[in-house]
Amino acid sequence: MPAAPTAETAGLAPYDAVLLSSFGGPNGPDDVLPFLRNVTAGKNIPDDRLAEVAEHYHHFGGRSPINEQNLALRAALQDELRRRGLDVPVVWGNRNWEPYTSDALAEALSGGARRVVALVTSAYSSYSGCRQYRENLWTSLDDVATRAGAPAGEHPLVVDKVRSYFNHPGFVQANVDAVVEAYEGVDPGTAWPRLVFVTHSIPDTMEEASVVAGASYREQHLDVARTVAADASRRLGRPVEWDLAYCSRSGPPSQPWLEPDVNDHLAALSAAGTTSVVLAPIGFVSDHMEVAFDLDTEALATARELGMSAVRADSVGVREPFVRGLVDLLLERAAIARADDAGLPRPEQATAGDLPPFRSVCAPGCCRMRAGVDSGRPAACSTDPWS
Ligand SMILES: CC1=C(CCC(=O)O)c2cc3nc(cc4[nH]c(cc5[nH]c(cc1n2)c(C)c5CCC(=O)O)c(CCC(=O)O)c4C)C(CCC(=O)O)=C3C
Ligand SMILES: [Fe+2]
Repeated sequence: MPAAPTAETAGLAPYDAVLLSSFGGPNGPDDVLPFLRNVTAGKNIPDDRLAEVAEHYHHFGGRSPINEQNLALRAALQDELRRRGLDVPVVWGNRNWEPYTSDALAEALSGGARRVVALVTSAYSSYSGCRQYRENLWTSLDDVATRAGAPAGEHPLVVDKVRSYFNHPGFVQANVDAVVEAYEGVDPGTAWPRLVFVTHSIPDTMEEASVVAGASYREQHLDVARTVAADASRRLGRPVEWDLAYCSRSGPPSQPWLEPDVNDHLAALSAAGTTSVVLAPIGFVSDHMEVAFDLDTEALATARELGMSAVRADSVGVREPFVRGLVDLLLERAAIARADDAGLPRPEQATAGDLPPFRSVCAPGCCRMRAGVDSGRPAACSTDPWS
């Protein structure tokens, strides 16, 4: 009898392609409005907020850095896979702009793939970071079926997704490295900085619906923040005091979103005597527009007006521990798929912090936009009845 495949010999089987699944962003001024319409379709975003966000993009020539960053991440993933002898294609597709998810899946299909493992460029679990991507995967699979001349529901590919990886050691390690480097880059003579972690705000209703494994979107961030601050303090040999703040709120003013806003928080810290901060964007995996505008343009200007010293830590980008961690997660997902297919126990899953590993196959109703309200939109990568 041949020996059962081990994690090393089985590689990424049963997967024959990797999908890097991201948000998307405009490549030039003409893309800005149609991109924003895609993002906000069916959402309650006021026109003046949209005009303001369009200005953020035009301030950078109508081009978001996110697409180049995803191309760099795809290349880094492909290199790390090859380095480990894993010869599978990595295709890249977005929810809101070209190349779309359906283009990437069609590319994988025409390359011979039948079972794809998806990696989402969002580390945390919430409607925005999980289910909305899975809904997009479902409609993209419908689209690929239709293009192949089949009924929409007859998907020619199966897509599985890597778990939310905010508490994977690779993501956490890359954030610790970035924070330590930021502290080391602070001008000598400046007061010891307070560490302000920053993430994307979401509506309170989305936060309430985001609870997975006992932890909401906010609590997932607090878990990462605690671990990163503790490890960074150890490396720096000096305690670091920290907070969690939010950026990029939209929606009507009457709708509550997670607070404090990073600008308000800097003002409150300044009033309480803080003169120096490091801003660590743990909510984002690359320095895309939310970082380039909301932090580097707006929050750093706020700090200047307050007379505070402020340094921004890098997001994880293509840092080595992060990329290595993503490939570990792909291998983990493949080992889970093999165990599930064979009816065998699943392998151990590495974590950092106090929370358990999040689910590799989402439970019905997880990460809705609002608790108890079913959108009626099917989502891939779950045990929901349609999949
Ligand atoms: C949690 C979260 C992440 C992190 C997880 C992840 O990375 O997915 C994220 C990422 C991003 N958000 C981005 C851009 C935008 N987000 C918007 C609107 C919204 N974001 C929300 C949440 C999040 N967003 C929410 C609840 C809304 C309200 C409308 C809705 O419920 O969807 C709008 C509309 C205008 C506005 O109101 O700001 C834009 C233009 C870009 C691209 C940046 C670039 O181009 O470089 C990226 C990576
Ligand atoms: Fe957003």
